[in-house]
Amino acid sequence: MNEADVRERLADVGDPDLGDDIVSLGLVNDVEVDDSEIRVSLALGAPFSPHESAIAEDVRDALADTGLDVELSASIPNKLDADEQVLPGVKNVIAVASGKGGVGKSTMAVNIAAGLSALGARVGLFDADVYGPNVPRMVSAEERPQTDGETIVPPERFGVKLMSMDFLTGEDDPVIWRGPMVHKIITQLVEDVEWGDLDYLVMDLPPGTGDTQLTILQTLPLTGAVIVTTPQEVALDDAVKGLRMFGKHDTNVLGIAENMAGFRCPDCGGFHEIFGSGGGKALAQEHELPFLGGVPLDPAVRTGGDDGEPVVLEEGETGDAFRVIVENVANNAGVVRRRGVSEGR
Ligand SMILES: Nc1ncnc2c1ncn2[C@@H]1O[C@H](COP(=O)(O)OP(=O)(O)OP(=O)(O)O)[C@@H](O)[C@H]1O
Repeated sequence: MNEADVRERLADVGDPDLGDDIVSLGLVNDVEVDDSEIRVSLALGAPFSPHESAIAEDVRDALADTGLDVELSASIPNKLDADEQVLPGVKNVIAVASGKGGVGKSTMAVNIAAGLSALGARVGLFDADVYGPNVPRMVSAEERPQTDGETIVPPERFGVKLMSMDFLTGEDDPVIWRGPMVHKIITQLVEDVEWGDLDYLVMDLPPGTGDTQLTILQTLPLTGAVIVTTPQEVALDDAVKGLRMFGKHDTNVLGIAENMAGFRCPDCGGFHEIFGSGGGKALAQEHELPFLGGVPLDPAVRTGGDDGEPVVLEEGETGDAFRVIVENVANNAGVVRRRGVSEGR
């Protein structure tokens, strides 16, 4: 068994999204073979995503009958040097955005972060929602991050490192959120917070398409954005504005998630589509974007957001709905990363 034999076998492993085999796509970096072991380094970028886990499993299967141990590693080298990178320890930055307020963007961000962590990933949640910060509510006053003026250690919940703009400005400060101020704080949050090594940093953006969002798009290397909408016409119209903003900045959209998509009545057991149905899916189709899934109206979502744990960590229909979205987000982040490699970006 030599390197060429290994590559020949790996040419039978298909990529579930990109429609070709992993060798042709350039997703096999290094192959080393010695007497006891085969070491393969794969260009996979979305740790713990189901599709990339499946690719790794298929690689193991393809080499299973060689009688040698198989050691896999996965990385996509950054083209920039470490000191040129904005967040060198962070593999993927995922922004969660909505065109208008109140559609459940923060809820989605928290559940995506907790869900990715439950899959096994190292995750941070950065609450940049200056108008309705949610992270401070998840952390008791004593747990607020201490800063010695230089570095800030983020507190943790559900295995997720948490940071909020609010932690820096103080709850009582009537901060005027203008461009330069926002830029300064975002830079500080990125440079001074000890995120450590993260597979995913989920950013809860403020609703809308204003200065803060633009600053973030310009400052941070995003893998992609998740757009949250409810099925109502007005929310969908605003979601389109969000799409346009990301389009202008060449930011990948990982897909559209629909919130408050129907209500399972606990009394009658029926399913009521209070805000209409299918709007998010239709919007995704119209713009040729992935539909990530829909989450119903469920009082457990709100109580989970207030003091309990995110519903994605619980059994049941609504938890399942969030888990589908989490898996689709991770899979689609993987598509963006692997496509980048195979297209030489
Ligand atoms: N699927 C749901 N079922 C029940 N309640 C929900 C659901 N999604 C969100 N909520 C509740 O609706 C309220 C608004 O949600 P959230 O804060 O996530 O919205 P948002 O879009 O981030 O709003 P904003 O950024 O404008 O503050 C919260 O009280 C939240 O708990």
